[in-house]
Amino acid sequence: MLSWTLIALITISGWAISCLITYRRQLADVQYLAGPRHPFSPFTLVAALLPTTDWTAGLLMNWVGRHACKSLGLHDVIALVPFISGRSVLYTRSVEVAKQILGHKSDWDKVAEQVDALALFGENLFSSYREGWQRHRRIAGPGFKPKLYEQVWNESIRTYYEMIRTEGWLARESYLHGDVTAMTSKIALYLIASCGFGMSLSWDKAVGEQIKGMTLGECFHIVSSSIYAQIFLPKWVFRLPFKTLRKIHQANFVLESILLGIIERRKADGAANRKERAEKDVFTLLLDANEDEADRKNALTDRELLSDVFLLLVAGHETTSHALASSLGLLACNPDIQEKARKEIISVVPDGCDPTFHDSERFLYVQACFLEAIRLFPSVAGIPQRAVADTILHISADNGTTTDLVVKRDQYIVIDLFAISYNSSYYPDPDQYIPERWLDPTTEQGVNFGAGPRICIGRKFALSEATAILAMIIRDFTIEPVLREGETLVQWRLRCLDGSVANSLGFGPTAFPLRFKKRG
Ligand code: HEM
Repeated sequence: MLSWTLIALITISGWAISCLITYRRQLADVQYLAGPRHPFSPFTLVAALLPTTDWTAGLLMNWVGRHACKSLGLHDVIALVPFISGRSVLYTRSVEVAKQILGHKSDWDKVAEQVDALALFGENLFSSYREGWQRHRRIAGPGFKPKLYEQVWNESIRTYYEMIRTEGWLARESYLHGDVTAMTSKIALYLIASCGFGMSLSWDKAVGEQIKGMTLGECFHIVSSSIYAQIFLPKWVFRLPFKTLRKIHQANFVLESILLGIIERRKADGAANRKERAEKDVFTLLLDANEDEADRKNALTDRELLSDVFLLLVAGHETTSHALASSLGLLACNPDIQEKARKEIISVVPDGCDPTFHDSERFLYVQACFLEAIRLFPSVAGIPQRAVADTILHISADNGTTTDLVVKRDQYIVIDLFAISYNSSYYPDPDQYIPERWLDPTTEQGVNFGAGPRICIGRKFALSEATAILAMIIRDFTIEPVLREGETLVQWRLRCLDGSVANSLGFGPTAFPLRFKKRG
């Protein structure tokens, strides 16, 4: 009779041999490209739960390795091949490769994990594969027009005044904000709720009603920080009697109730009323386009509308709030750049009046400050894609030669927005905050807002909001970091920005304080 030890030994050997065979096959599939060899694929729960080390991806692998990319391989595509569990993943630091993938006639589509992450309420504009995506974009597209960006600009200025008045910024010489990320999160939520969904807001009130004691802002916070758990764990887990799990379940429920409330109120408004309104928010235009859809079969169902409302709120909030916080942090530790931006603002509106939307095109330097902050801290860390057919990528080696990489169907690749942003071939002195580079028309524009047909629909929304908010703050206040005894500005940046980041639905520095000193 076989002993238990022998059975265990045979089982372990069988498993080890199967891991080895899979590992060798995956290495061959990626043509032995250089790159990390980890026990687990980054697209597994265990990899998301473990910290980032030389052996485990964690959630910050690409951030930690943003400078290492070049030294890892001769090519602008590297391969992470797991030797215990999960699929191999390619990573690229090349804009050219990114464009081949995101381009119009590409053999690539979204990956299931990313689609599931934002499909809490079903398919939507972001969380849809190529086939289902077009109708969402056709119906949401008309909402994003120059009229909207003007509304975003005006609302941003109104929100700014509400904020400084309610919080008493002007009542003292300098106002200390304990957590700038909380402030920008509130600004972004107010802007998307107001311009996206026509909710009239005041700074001292929560966005939308409270249900079961939770506000929309709190629901977003819980949903965003639990997103990886929600991707990888089955739904029933969140019904188990554990406080944290129940809270996530409740946040989803409350979020759904709030969003349904928005839709029902707007539908009750009636199409005629909606069409007469002078100021149209994104959602009004989306409902109009849905009702005008020639082929009713293609119109969005109520469930799909709910999912698109959720998506627009999340996408409009998570990205811009992080980018605004990074911009303010970087401006605080670069007083010369702040001064240059202030001079531009004064030259555009010398009489101290509030800048109008028509002035916005002249705030090139302020806008560059924002774009450079997104380069250093991309709000979206990467764009994962899956090959839907066997295909070829033209990749380059460091010595300038190009070669064809044969990619098999189902292979994952991540367009690594950190590696691209810190790629010194595109951006010399990549660690430095140099807004001037965005004034040079030859600067690589990058893909921080995506590219191709699925490029970010909210890019101009974000730019309008950020330019208005930054212009107002820089005009009225000097932004200063709260330094520790003997700390330099460079050390402050390393401690509060580069050294303290989080990656959930959006990426960026975590809570940090800033001082806003009233200008004379
Ligand atoms: C700093 C601000 C922003 C950044 C960096 C950003 C970045 C991106 C990126 C990289 C994508 C492509 C993702 C992919 O292909 O997987 C994307 C798509 C998208 N973004 Fe943004 N975004 C920003 C602001 C906004 C805002 C303000 C909104 C809404 C008001 C928005 C709505 C969307 C939507 C709906 C999509 C999906 C588009 C589609 O698939 O057709 N984004 N964004």
